[in-house]
Amino acid sequence: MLKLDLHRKSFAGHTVLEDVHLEIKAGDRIAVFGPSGVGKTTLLRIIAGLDKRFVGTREAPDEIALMFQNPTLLEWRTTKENLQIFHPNAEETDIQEALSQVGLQDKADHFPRQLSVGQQRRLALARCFLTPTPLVLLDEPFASLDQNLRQEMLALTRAFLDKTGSALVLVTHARDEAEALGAETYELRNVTQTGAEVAAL
Ligand SMILES: Nc1ncnc2c1ncn2[C@@H]1O[C@H](COP(=O)(O)OP(=O)(O)OP(=O)(O)O)[C@@H](O)[C@H]1O
Repeated sequence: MLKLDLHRKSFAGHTVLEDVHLEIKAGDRIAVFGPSGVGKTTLLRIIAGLDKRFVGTREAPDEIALMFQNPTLLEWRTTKENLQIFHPNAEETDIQEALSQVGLQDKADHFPRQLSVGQQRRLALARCFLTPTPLVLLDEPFASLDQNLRQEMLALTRAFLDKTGSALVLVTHARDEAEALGAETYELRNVTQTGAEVAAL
């Protein structure tokens, strides 16, 4: 489903990633760890197809859902519109179900600024999963959340993944998140002064 053979990724002549090989089958879940600056977000952007400037090959599904640490909601759109814009073909019942699943059924007409931080995060999660995609990429979506909200978001993410059967690539610094989502762990580590590789732990 996803096959990445990345020989080299450089920024302005500086190599960030080298010899990263990933193969992910339908429904697989992996969590990518590694020190700050090692290239985790860069790798995720390449997997997503957002960055095509690398040496190597990539086979990936056309439909990929992405979620970053920042919820990136449209401030001038309501909760419901934030879902509709990204999922124009979604049925009304699917939208209502997604809102209910994240506890926002009464907030459909609120704007993001009228939502709590937790509600904004839950809306971003609902948006990520509303139309099932074969692959979901999450870049530290639970970082900087308090413990209760983090646990709540993890449980919701797991429920969405179980429901949609999407494969997952999660970038994180927290081992318990991989465990909570049933994800196999991979370490992205520096192998030379300039490169990094992915190795199964
Ligand atoms: N657009 C860019 N232009 C130049 N250098 C970049 C660019 N994006 C990332 N880098 C560099 O590539 C390296 C890897 O960055 P990346 O954000 O992928 O690391 P990361 O492992 O996700 O870090 P963190 O855990 O801190 O989020 C860093 O040295 C960064 O400065």
